[in-house]
Amino acid sequence: MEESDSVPLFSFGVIADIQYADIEDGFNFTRTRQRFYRSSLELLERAQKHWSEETPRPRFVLQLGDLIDGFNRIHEASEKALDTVLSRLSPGPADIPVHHVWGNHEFYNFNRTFLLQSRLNSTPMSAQDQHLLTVSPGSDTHAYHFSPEPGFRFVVLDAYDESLLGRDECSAEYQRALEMIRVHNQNQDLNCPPESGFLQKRFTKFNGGLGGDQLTWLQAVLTLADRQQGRVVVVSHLPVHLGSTDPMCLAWNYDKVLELLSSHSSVVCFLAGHDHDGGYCLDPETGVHHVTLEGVIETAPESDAFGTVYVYEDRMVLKGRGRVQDRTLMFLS
Ligand SMILES: Nc1ncnc2c1ncn2[C@@H]1O[C@H](COP(=O)(O)OP(=O)(O)O)[C@@H](O)[C@H]1O
Repeated sequence: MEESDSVPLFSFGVIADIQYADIEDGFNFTRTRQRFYRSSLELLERAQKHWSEETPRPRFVLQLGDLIDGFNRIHEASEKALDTVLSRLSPGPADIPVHHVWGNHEFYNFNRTFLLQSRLNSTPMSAQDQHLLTVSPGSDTHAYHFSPEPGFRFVVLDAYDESLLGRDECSAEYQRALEMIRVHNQNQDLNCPPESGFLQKRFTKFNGGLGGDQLTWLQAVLTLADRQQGRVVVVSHLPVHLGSTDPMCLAWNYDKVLELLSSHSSVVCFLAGHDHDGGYCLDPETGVHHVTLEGVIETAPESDAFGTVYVYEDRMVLKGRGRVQDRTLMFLS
């Protein structure tokens, strides 16, 4: 426990963009940041050790996406790398439960069918929380909600629901996503952002958005939480507020998501990964804290990149390690 004046209701761990691969260190696309593919595993081990030794232990960990790097696919090492990372993140049945968010690197390694059947599908199976649990029965969207404590709800979003990634090229979903990206990006290589327009940069193949069904479902979940006067933390691989990220990392339909969040008083925080530099802003209009967590993959081996969030009646306190900054996130309503 980090605060001497009061006891938190509960706590949870946060970590983003581990992107493990058993390969030599490299760089990001623009060669401005080093990527530490092997030692990301050691950083994860240190995070896990820290959480497992905390008293009381965090109730759960939010893994904010990109657990293993796309390079594993080229080396035909995707499943091995996934096993390696999961063995460090959840070594045994008595471990802290992990909620997995799906990022672009999940789709470089696996398709949706595989992911849904894998340990990266963290949709709760318990009888509790069944109402509106997922977008629709049989949906392949990895979005759900859970309540770790009365009055608090976490909503895990699937930011690649509408994307070129993870969808079969023949599918209607793929064609719809292609039409959408083509309006804004005429480059032959769709990973290359469009040159015109600051905000247009988000229309790349490595991003995506929330489909109509997921938005309708999110609206219903948040309406219920408003009625129950609960507090909601929304979790996604892609950030949705320009104040918390480079525009190149925003979700395609970030504006629709923000508009939806702004009409629900229950939302207190939006947690994301993807932008490895991290970021933070308090939306002045809604009082929602937007936190983008610094990525493990671009963190030097001697440093760290994870945190524990302590939740109180009136605030959440992020205690960051290494590159992750400490933040007090007051609930403004
Ligand atoms: N500016 C760019 N132009 C062309 N391709 C890019 C650009 N930025 C990234 N990519 C490609 O997009 C894919 C995802 O980029 P990557 O940096 O690995 O994503 P992340 O930031 O999620 O780790 C990679 O194949 C990368 O080479």
